[in-house]
Amino acid sequence: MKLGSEENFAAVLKHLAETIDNRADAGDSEASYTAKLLKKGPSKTAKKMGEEAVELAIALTSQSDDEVIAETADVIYHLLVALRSRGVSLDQIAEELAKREGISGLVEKASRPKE
Ligand SMILES: N=c1c2ncn([C@@H]3O[C@H](COP(=O)(O)OP(=O)(O)OP(=O)(O)O)[C@@H](O)[C@H]3O)c2ncn1[C@@H]1O[C@H](COP(=O)(O)O)[C@@H](O)[C@H]1O
Repeated sequence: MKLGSEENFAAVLKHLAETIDNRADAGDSEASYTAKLLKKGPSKTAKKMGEEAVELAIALTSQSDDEVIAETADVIYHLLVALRSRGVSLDQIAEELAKREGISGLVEKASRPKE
């Protein structure tokens, strides 16, 4: 069966998260960039995440589609590494997204307590 684009994206994401978990468990920072980064801890992985997000924002405003695609892939990889570093799983993110499904951002914003 040929995977649809959504299933394909989910499968690639899941595989990447598993690779990151395996690299974390193996802990071989000589052979793996992921292991090397994770060894530096959550502050370093968060910093990398922030840098990559800024690079993506720049690409989105002023660079080619190819740059946007490459920077988005960097952000996704570094996001998964940063989440692993914090011990937050993709299942937890999926649960939060599922809770929000069907709730308009405008309705949610209006329901917040007034300051
Ligand atoms: N998707 C990625 C991926 N995207 C980006 N990067 C790396 O992220 C780094 C970010 O670029 P920078 O220029 O900011 O790197 P840098 O300045 O050297 O980084 P620091 O010294 O600040 O850490 C580069 O080294 C990229 O190669 C990735 N490294 C790994 N993966 C995936 O993770 C898998 C495991 O990789 P290893 O852990 O290296 O085996 C790979 O097979 C890929 O599937």
